[in-house]
Amino acid sequence: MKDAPVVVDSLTAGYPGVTALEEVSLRLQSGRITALLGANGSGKSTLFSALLGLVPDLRGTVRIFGRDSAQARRRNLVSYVPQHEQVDPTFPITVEQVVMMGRYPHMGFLRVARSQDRAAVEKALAQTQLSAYRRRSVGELSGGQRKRAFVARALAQGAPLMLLDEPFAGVDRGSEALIIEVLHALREAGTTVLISTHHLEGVHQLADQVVLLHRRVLAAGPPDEVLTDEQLARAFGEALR
Ligand SMILES: Nc1ncnc2c1ncn2[C@@H]1O[C@H](COP(=O)(O)OP(=O)(O)OP(=O)(O)O)[C@@H](O)[C@H]1O
Repeated sequence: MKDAPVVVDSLTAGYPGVTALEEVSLRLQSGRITALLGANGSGKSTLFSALLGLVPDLRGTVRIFGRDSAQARRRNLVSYVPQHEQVDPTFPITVEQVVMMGRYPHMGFLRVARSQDRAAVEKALAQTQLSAYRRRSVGELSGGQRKRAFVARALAQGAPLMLLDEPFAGVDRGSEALIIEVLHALREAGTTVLISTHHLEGVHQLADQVVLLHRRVLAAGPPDEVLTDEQLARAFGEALR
C-alpha cells in the first residue's frame, strides 16, 4: 500500500528521558476512519505530535500523502482537533472567528475572507449545529459545544486528512453523537480520519480500522479482529477483563 495517506515506519519518539513510541509502523487506509486505542500514557498524543512534526527525538519516518509532516501542513493536507484547546476565557473570540481560523491556510497574508471561505464556515457551523452560537464567545460554551467548534474549524479547513485527539473526553452524549455523524459524513466524502480514544464502547460503530497502541503497535486491523479480550488485556491491563 505505497500510496496510503499516512505511512509511519519504525518511528521511535518521545521526550527527554521518556520513550513514548517505540518502533511504531502503521498505514492508514484512504477514506477510512481509524481509531487509535490505548490506555492513558500509551503514546496516542505523541503519535499525533509526530504526524504534525512537533515531537522531539524523532527516529524513523512519517509520510503524509507522500510528503514529510511540515510539507503536508504547509500544503493544507492535514487538519487537527487537539485534545486540549487553548482558550483564554478573558479573550473574547467568537465561535465564528474560531471556525474562520480553519480557512487561514486558504487565505493570503492579509487574511481577507472571500465568498468560498464564508461558505465553508457556514457549512461547518451548520454541520456541527453551532449556527445559532456563532456570535457567542468560545469561553462561554459548554465542553461539548466548544469541542464542536474546534471540529468545525477543522471541517472548514477542508484537508483530506483529519486528526482528532480524544474528541469525546468531557463531551456530552449529544455532542458525541453529532461528532460521530460528522466523521461518517467526512468518510463518505473520501476524507481519511484518525481519531484517538480510550473509550472502547462504540468503536465498532465509529471506525473501520483499529490500531491498538501501548508504546508499540500491539495490533492493527478491522475492529472484530483487533478488539479481542486478549489484545485488550495487553493494551489496557487485566483490570478491563
Ligand atoms: N511534554 C512531555 N514531556 C515529557 N513526557 C511527556 C510529555 N508528553 C507526554 N509525555 C509522556 O509520554 C508518554 C506518552 O504520553 P501521551 O500523552 O502521548 O499518551 P496518551 O496515550 O495520549 O495519554 P492520554 O490518554 O492520557 O492523553 C507518557 O509516559 C507521558 O507521561
